[in-house]
Amino acid sequence: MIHVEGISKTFLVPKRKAGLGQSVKALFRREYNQVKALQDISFHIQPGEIVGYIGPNGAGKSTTIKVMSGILVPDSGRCTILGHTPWKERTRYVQRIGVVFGQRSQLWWDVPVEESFELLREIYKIPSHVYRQNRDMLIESLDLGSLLQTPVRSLSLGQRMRCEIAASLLHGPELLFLDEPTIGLDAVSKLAVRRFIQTLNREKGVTVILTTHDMSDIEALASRLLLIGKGKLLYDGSLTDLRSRYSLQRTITVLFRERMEALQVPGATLASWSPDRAVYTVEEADANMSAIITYLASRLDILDVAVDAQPIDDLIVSLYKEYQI
Ligand SMILES: Nc1ncnc2c1ncn2[C@@H]1O[C@H](COP(=O)(O)OP(=O)(O)OP(=O)(O)O)[C@@H](O)[C@H]1O
Repeated sequence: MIHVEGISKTFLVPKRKAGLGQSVKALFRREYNQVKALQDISFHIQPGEIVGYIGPNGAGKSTTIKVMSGILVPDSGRCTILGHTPWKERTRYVQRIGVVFGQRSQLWWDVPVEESFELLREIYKIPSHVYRQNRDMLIESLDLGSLLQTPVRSLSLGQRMRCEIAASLLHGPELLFLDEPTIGLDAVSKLAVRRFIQTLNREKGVTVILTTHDMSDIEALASRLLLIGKGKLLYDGSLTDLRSRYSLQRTITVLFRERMEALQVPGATLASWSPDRAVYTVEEADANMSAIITYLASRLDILDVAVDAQPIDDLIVSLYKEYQI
């Protein structure tokens, strides 16, 4: 569905020097810094995938999304999406994609949500029956009923984001680009947005490319990760592979009826002990967890036990460290 081959993009940013004299000089002879936003990026994405596109600030994520959605033209490289070159066949191409930039709105600020939707219907020339069907489905699944008459400027961030997502899907695209769709949302709104994306992917088969700094978005949604750093693609693989690469450590927390002396367990390291709670760490990925738990259960009167893998944020920090980005 998506073939990106050797895409590069460099921005020229005017150098600014201090002082009036330098500013006047700059009017006649501009000097530029080169920012290599994308350097030889290649990847392929199959229909029905949800791919998380991650990387630190300034890595090149939004630039890639802009190239893939046809807003920016790269300096070199090829990009074929749904059989189109995004920046060459924009009019036909945009009928087949949806784009949400979490930090920018595609809705009309002073106009009620419903009228924004109508304007989009005109722009995309959506046939009436398709529009009605998609609109009704989106209003129901994103719970927009009570927001339709409200001007966009009066919506909360979470309400606006739900409307933005609906707006990007009114024409029924096969491919959805989401650039930081959960930025600034509270826990309830985040969960609602994530659940909707999952359903859309599962039930309608919509392919989703998602950029985010919230690793729990990635954990909840993406089976595949693309990592970009300083404009270069550094990792393309599954979250499971990433876990097996870095997440060797697991933590076992046990609550039990009082026992004063600490219990050592073969295969695990005792990290902390109190008369009714112990924390063990297990280093090896292939450690025999059931043997460890059985050992604990045979010697302690257990009330509760929890096994936790390393948090995903720690994994990503390890990944950024490895690639020095
Ligand atoms: N229009 C532009 N003009 C000049 N430089 C730009 C422009 N757009 C992006 N850049 C530069 O290109 C680089 C990549 O920017 P981009 O917005 O793609 O990063 P990002 O990974 O989306 O970052 P963030 O996570 O902070 O949103 C940055 O150094 C940025 O300053």
